[in-house]
Amino acid sequence: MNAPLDISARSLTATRLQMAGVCYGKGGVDILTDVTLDLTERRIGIVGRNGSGKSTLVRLLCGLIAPDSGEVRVGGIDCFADRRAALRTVGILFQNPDHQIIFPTVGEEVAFGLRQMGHAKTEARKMAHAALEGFGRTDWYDRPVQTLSQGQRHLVCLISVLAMQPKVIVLDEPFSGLDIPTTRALRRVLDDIDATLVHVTHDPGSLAGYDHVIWLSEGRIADQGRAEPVLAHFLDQMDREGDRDAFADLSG
Ligand SMILES: Nc1ncnc2c1ncn2[C@@H]1O[C@H](COP(=O)(O)OP(=O)(O)OP(=O)(O)O)[C@@H](O)[C@H]1O
Repeated sequence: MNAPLDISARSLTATRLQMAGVCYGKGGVDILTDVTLDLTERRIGIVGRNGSGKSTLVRLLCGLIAPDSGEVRVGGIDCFADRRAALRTVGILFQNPDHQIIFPTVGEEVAFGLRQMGHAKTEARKMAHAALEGFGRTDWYDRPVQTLSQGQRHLVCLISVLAMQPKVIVLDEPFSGLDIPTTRALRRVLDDIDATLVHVTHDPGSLAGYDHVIWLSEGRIADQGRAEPVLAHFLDQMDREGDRDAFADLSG
């Protein structure tokens, strides 16, 4: 049996996130326009109104979609073009675990990404066991996923991502629908991870202490930089927009 996954053992190296002149649209509608960033910070937040392009931006980073123009690199890798390298480089945790989980049992789910990375079946199973052991949940290995609660399924997704030890973990509103203790437990795990975190959220408070925040507005970067001033600027603008007709000016 492998040793339990030690998520804190790797060296604290930042991974460079780059986007240069990125544009992306669908059905003739511009979703992201001329997005450029070059970051080596380790805790990065993304805020913006509904439909501003946050999920699209992180899907581009993960290589799940390709830009119409411009370039995207994570740790120097084009994650869309090189899927095998992408699995080692970046993992994503979606808001809804049911959009992520595809296997009937927890063990199969956790082993799947490891198989995709090229690990042999037996090795992937051992590694999946070790990953579950790291969270004291070896009893979940054969458990049908459908018997777990939403928060527990979230944890399965997180364990699956961590098992692959990516350099960058993208969190797309990972705490919505979770109770306070589950949120705190997941936060504690994420706070201790030696990986770059990119965290999309509607809760600016959850980005306290982050190194860098990007504010997206209508598919463009409205502001970015240190968390405190960018969040203050964003909240000030949200207060003003909240006093207007908030539905009418939603993107999309
Ligand atoms: N596959 C698609 N086809 C057409 N339009 C799309 C598609 N995906 C996203 N969009 C549009 O792109 C815009 C940005 O969507 P995106 O999901 O990136 O926004 P978001 O900032 O993550 O929003 P939210 O905070 O509501 O989750 C929206 O106007 C949306 O309607």
